[in-house]
Amino acid sequence: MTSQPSAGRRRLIVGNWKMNGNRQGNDRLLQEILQGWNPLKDTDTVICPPFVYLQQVAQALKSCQIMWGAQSTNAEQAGAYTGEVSASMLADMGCRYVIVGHNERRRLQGEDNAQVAAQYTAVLDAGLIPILCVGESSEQREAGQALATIESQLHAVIDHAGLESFAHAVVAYEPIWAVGTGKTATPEEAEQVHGFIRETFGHLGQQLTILYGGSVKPSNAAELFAKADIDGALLGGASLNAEDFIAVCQHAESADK
Ligand SMILES: O=C(CO)COP(=O)(O)O
Repeated sequence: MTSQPSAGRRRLIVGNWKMNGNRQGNDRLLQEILQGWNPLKDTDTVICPPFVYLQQVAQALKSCQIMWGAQSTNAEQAGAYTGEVSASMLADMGCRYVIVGHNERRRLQGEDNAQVAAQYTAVLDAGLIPILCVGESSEQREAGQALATIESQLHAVIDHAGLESFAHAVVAYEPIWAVGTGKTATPEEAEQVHGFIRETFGHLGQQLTILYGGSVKPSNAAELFAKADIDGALLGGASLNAEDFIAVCQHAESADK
């Protein structure tokens, strides 16, 4: 049964391929997704491959409703930044979404709140939609610091870009302890944080799309998406398998809110 999305919000599923894939494998995965695809009415879908495969993915998805995005960007527009890609370059390629502040970049590339805020602004300035990732570590959760951590990650961006900028942005809650571990936050744990994030945005909160990420798969998607404040998912592993990706997208579409 399809119900109306909460507060008129569309649902959104974003597949983050991370540093996976090769030309032949991508072709196969994209073909399988397109062959098994059923058009969705209330759910938007995005695939974020590594930079080098953006063109390949863009070409494959040209005449279908799945959009594509990037996994990161540099905050600068152009210049002597070897190995980096700017948001204006992504816009030039026809990109729509850019993930910023993913916990793997915060932890492994040392990106701090200030850099994430600058990237977020660069994405908006390029006319693209940032997907801002926030989330706590297991140590922070155990110390009762989960919400405080998320609040400071959000405020770093709100203070830099302004609350109203979130009318054109997506927030993704990814508890670090649930990413790639097979351990999912319970729907209740996730919903509590999503509700907190929504409240942080005051009058904008009800319009904001908030995704959950961390070991989402077909077997747990329906119960997560049934929660009023969970508008969809940021998928890692499940986006690398056509059957799983399609199934999670279908769960979002038919979520009973
Ligand atoms: O990090 C994630 C998506 O950005 C989640 O990854 P997994 O779904 O593999 O846990």
